[in-house]
Amino acid sequence: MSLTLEGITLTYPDGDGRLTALDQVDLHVPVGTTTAVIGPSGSGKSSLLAVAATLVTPDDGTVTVDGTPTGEMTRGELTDLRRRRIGIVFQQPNLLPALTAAEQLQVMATRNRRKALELLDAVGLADQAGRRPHQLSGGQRQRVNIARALMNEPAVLLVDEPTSALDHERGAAIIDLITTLTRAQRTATVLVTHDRSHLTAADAVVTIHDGRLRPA
Ligand SMILES: Nc1ncnc2c1ncn2[C@@H]1O[C@H](COP(=O)(O)OP(=O)(O)OP(=O)(O)O)[C@@H](O)[C@H]1O
Repeated sequence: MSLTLEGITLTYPDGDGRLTALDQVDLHVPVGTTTAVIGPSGSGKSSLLAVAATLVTPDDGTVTVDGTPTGEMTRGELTDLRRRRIGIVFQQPNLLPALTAAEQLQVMATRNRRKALELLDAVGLADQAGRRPHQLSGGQRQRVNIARALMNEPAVLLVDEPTSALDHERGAAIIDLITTLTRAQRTATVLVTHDRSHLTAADAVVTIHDGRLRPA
């Protein structure tokens, strides 16, 4: 259950020309490991996650999820792959205000309460399952967000700046949680972060500048 990007180039229209957001990017994330990606604003981090999530088709290169190359897949097959094999954690938790923590997880394709409670336990919220978002702290909401992304037992977990709304201590706890769950759930995790102090928790660190990836 690994993630491999090979020779990924992505350009966007830019006036009369094209802007190269990703330039021949190669990245291999083995099962059960977390790769942190660090880079300045505009360097291509969000583009990298969007391509890895198969939400954006690159101009060139191959994304392989769980051993399956995605380049030849139809839109329907890609939607199915995303739903079943890819978990995404955005910066802001985007929880539905009316639902309890357990119900946020059960909204996922698997309407499985036992699994939801297991995952809430894994993120340290076993006793908060009946609470709605406004009854949770910012850190607790992000934990629900992470648990929700794991509901379908994804092969790949893509995490975009998960600590941007949290103080340092809560941010560090969230990063530890992500790397622990990555090992336990055997996902291949890509973690985009601005905070260099988080990098010690990752198994590998790469930097991105102007769309080019380098080992840190
Ligand atoms: N939809 C788009 N159309 C045109 N250009 C885009 C588009 N999305 C991103 N870009 C450009 O591609 C480059 C990479 O952007 P990207 O959002 O991937 O960087 P980032 O590292 O995630 O930045 P940030 O940390 O600010 O979110 C930037 O120059 C950006 O302006």
